Amino acid sequence: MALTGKSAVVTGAAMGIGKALSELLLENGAKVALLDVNDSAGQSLMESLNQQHGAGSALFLKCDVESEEQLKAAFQKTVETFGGIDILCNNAGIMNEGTWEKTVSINLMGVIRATYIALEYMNKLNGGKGGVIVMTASMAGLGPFITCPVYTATKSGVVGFTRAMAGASEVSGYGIRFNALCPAFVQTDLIANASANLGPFSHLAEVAGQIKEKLGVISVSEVAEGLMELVTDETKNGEALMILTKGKTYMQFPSLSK
Ligand SMILES: NC(=O)C1=CN([C@@H]2O[C@H](COP(=O)(O)OP(=O)(O)OC[C@H]3O[C@@H](n4cnc5c(N)ncnc54)[C@H](O)[C@@H]3O)[C@@H](O)[C@H]2O)C=CC1
Ligand SMILES: CCCCCC(=O)/C=C/[C@H]1[C@H](O)CC(=O)[C@@H]1CCCCCCC(=O)O
Repeated sequence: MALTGKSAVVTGAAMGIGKALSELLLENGAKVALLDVNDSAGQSLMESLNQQHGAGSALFLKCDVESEEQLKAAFQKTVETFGGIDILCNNAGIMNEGTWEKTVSINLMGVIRATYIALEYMNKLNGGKGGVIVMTASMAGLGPFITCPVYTATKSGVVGFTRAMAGASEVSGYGIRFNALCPAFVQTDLIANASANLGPFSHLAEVAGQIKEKLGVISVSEVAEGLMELVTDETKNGEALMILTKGKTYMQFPSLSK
């Protein structure tokens, strides 16, 4: 799938991994709607991206993935501006074991909310053109990150939702591929503040640091390269791509349906 002329929506786009995903999509010719709760970072990113890639190539929309109403308005504005949606990156996420309900609401419910709204525009059965939806899950979605049980639960849920939606789409004829990025630790603001957010597991902060030391820390651009592979390779559907310092691996899962 070539990206020239395609339209993408990225949630949590103002900083960190979402910013890198948005930059690489634009470099490859897509137009990008940047959805984020952070108004000032989102506005300034849009201005700088439009200077680099041409006026109107990036559109910032203030949007909280916890709000169905804000998501609906943002998707509608994207379609009005860019003429449709071909790619959705469900990237917004937090790690906070203290405010665990919010972690579930953003990381798992936010992904489901945005996906179902995107289907209204992308699903070929509704008159859409199809496309691809990629979630930023985590390696925590493949095996337990023992210092962050709720974060682990949300990311495991995202991997399961992605794989089940991929099968449902294939069997139903939605024309949409669903894949998940599963990076280990990535150098962003999120990991800098991590040990303050362990809630009832704050006594395990040192263990979290040890796991991080063992796995190493990758760059946001390595995650963005994984996204490009999952978006452009039309054979990829229902994949969970693990990204570590030592490279990328497609996960193998037991098959329940074939
Ligand atoms: N940093 C890491 O080590 C890893 C991060 N991830 C996942 O990558 C994703 C992005 O994380 P980072 O870039 O590290 O975080 P970050 O904190 O650097 O950026 C997250 C962005 O999401 C936005 N955001 C937060 N809540 C939101 C909401 N309710 N609605 C809309 N936007 C919201 C923030 O304003 C921010 O711009 C998350 O889903 C995270 O779980 C996965 C594996 C590793
Ligand atoms: C084994 C599982 C790897 C999980 C990678 C992952 O998803 C990382 C997530 C970060 C997240 O998005 C926000 C965070 O706070 C997580 C990192 C936690 C790092 C703790 C490091 C503590 C320390 O440096 O001392």
